[in-house]
Amino acid sequence: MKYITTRSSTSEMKGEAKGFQDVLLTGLASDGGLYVPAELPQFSKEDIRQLRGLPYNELAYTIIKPFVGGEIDDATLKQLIDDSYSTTDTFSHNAVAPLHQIGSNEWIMELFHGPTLAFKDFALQLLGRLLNHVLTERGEKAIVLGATSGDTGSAAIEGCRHSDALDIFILHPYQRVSEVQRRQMTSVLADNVNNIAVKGNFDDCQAMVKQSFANQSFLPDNTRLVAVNSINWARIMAQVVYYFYAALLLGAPDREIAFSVPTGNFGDIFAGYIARGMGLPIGKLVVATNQNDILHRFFKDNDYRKQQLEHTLSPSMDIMVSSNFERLLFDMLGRDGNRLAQLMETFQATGKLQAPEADWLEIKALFESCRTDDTGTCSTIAQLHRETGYLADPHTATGVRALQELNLAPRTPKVVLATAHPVKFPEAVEKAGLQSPSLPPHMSDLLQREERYSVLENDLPELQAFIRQQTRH
Ligand SMILES: Cc1ncc(COP(=O)(O)O)c(C=O)c1O
Ligand SMILES: N[C@@H](CCOP(=O)(O)O)C(=O)O
Repeated sequence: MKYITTRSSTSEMKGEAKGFQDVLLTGLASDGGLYVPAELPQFSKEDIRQLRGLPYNELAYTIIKPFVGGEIDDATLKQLIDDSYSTTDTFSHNAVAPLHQIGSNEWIMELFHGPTLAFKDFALQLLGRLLNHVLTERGEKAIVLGATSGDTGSAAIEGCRHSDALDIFILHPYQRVSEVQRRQMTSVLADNVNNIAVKGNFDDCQAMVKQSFANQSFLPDNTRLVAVNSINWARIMAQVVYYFYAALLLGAPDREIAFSVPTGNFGDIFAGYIARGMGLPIGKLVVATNQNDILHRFFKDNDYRKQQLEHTLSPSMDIMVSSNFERLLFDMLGRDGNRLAQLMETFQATGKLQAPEADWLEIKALFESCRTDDTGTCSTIAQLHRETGYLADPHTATGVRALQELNLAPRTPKVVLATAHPVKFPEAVEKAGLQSPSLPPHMSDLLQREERYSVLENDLPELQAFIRQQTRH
């Protein structure tokens, strides 16, 4: 398995191609692009049929193995995957990603039974273990750097906190994540964990992370910088698995399935797009956004234009510019890195981007989109609860709302990805007129735990000086 970057031209790709470990142990490619597989592993209908009935960990091993391309021996990879999706130590539900029926042909896939109660655990439990394994084998250490709008941060810390090979720095927007989200990060007092509240928004945090990958001269010599955001391909790879898991339960490969995905950085839904590219019969992918609707505007009107960030009741999706959208654009432009680089330069300079009409129409055939504001989010939480007794978190509610508003084929099973547990967002639940559930036993004292974090200005040199000072390596 070889990986290429979204910004290199076809002829350069061959020289630039990297293996799994190189891609795992980095963030952005040196040309500023993102890594993607040169070719996707393919699963025929018969291959997919053979996957029916597999427990989550075994399915994960089958799907993930080809992406690793033999760069980790099979037994070790299997063990790392088994540990990541263990139902005794890691996930609290025996099915790992259970389906819950909410309508005659509508389902919710609960992705919040991991240690930090959001879908991020699916990728970050594995990523932490992969990093620890590969670095330990090489006798290397690394600095992990990530930006979070609330959920990636705690999941990354949880995945990396026990690794001696890693020092982790997580940037979150100051006072813009929920109290539960903040405390899940800041109450981890391990020596290798550094939380930074940046006086800015998530996009400011993400921009500083990307600038740090693009120019690493601030780091001490021979220091490796690794991404835990979904710019790291291994994040996407791990998230592909649950699309297979849900689809198999609902009749794949003999039936098409549609997925409605609460979307911010476009990583989760991009994993669905990859699953489809591997042969999974996905009929539609629904991009569900909150008021930060740049992606909805793209799929509706080919109008991808930066607008002022709005703070919403679904704060994890308060994102202006979605990192993984570049990966989709790359495919949309026929995997022509030069064309993509030009388009991204235009976007950088003008804050807007328009895809060539024919390419846009083609990609639009697969995606639908829907924007939900805070009022719609709350009324959806309330309505779903009234009609089915199910309590959805505000992000999940945007996915449910999208299914209600769009006219998808009635006979196609539709799955909404429940990306977080409602206990993380009491404000939205209460505004919907409902009572927030209590914290699960392993977090019951969260609101009393000691916290540790630093508040920094939105200033790259200040951040980089802080990282240099705090790193243990
Ligand atoms: C709870 C929740 N839902 C949805 C999203 C959006 O997912 P993505 O950024 O992969 O589009 C996020 C953040 O990424 C999240 O934390
Ligand atoms: N919603 C995310 C934002 C970061 O997205 P990522 O998937 O690229 O890590 C968060 O909760 O931090």
